[in-house]
Amino acid sequence: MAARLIDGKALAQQVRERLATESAELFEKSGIRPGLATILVGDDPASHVYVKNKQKACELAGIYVDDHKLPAATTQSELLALIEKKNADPKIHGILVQLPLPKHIDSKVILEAVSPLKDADGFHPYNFGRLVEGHPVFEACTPKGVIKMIESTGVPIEGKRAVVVGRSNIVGKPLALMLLQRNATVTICHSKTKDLPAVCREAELLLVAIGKAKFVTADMVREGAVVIDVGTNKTPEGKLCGDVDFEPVSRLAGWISPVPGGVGPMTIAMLLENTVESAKRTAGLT
Ligand SMILES: NC(=O)C1=CN([C@@H]2O[C@H](COP(=O)(O)OP(=O)(O)OC[C@H]3O[C@@H](n4cnc5c(N)ncnc54)[C@H](OP(=O)(O)O)[C@@H]3O)[C@@H](O)[C@H]2O)C=CC1
Ligand SMILES: Nc1nc(=O)c2c([nH]1)NC[C@@H]1CN(c3ccc(C(=O)N[C@@H](CCC(=O)O)C(=O)O)cc3)C=[N+]21
Ligand SMILES: [Mg+2]
Repeated sequence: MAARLIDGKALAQQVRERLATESAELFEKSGIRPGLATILVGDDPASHVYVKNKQKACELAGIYVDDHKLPAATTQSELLALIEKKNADPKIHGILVQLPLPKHIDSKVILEAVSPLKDADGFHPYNFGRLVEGHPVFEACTPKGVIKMIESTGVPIEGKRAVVVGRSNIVGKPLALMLLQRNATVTICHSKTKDLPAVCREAELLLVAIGKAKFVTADMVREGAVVIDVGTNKTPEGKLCGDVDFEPVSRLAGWISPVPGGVGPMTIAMLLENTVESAKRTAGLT
């Protein structure tokens, strides 16, 4: 039996349409238009493409975009000064500092400088801590999108054996916490995990975020599992491919998400959702 496809692109489109309605309603009720400040330092071509895609999605959803592109030589204190300005700007409800930052800038310092009330990426330690406590405010976009993708299948998360492969602060760790919050039994794997294939085979929900092309092969997947592939890797031919060996795995999984067209578009949709939610909180509507 072939797996059913979790179409992140279509789901993201639905989210964006709902957000367009919500931001129009918010404007009508309160005169507030949700605003996102995007800050990009340097000239990494992939980052420029990502930020452009995020801005385009914002505009379609009725979110005001305040674009800042800074030269690679920008100092940490110049960047901090810009963030302070955006923290104080009432037109701005979300601040995105695109990663990675140039090496001479300490991203931990930068992410902590963003007001936790405007942290649309959910990367500030305050918001991370709130998630750990089980009272999330802003949730990181990629794991939040993964949860919505699982929910879209109708497969309940509660009571399931979930295996998260990867433990980064922006994907694996927050995703594991979000699954725990929804009463899954969660295992987190990483590069030191022994017998990873055996652990993965236990998974009813298998969530993979490691950054290794086609790493998860069919022998690592339980029949009928929900498989979500966060990885974005470039093949030698320059094509985008995930961490999961899609073709063979899709022959035994119950559900599977593709790359491209899976988690990536949902990540962007969740950034917009966080921005609109933030604007609603400002307006006292939630
Ligand atoms: N579509 C989207 O919106 C997004 C996609 N991504 C993609 O997701 C992937 C992961 O990103 P990110 O979390 O930032 O990556 P990081 O490089 O920060 O973390 C990778 C994690 O994978 C683990 N890992 C690496 N190799 C193995 C292995 N052989 N076996 C088991 N675990 C392993 C590492 O373990 P250890 O901790 O032991 O080193 C680490 O925890 C990347 O491809 C990235 O491009 C990321 C963010 C957003
Ligand atoms: N502060 C910050 N927040 C982020 O959320 C953030 C970041 N920095 N730095 C980089 C990563 C990566 N990331 C992606 C978002 C969308 C796609 C996406 O939409 N990808 C399309 C394909 C795009 C293509 O063809 O290249 C897809 O998967 O279908 C991918 C990757 C967000 N990130
Ligand atoms: Mg990373």
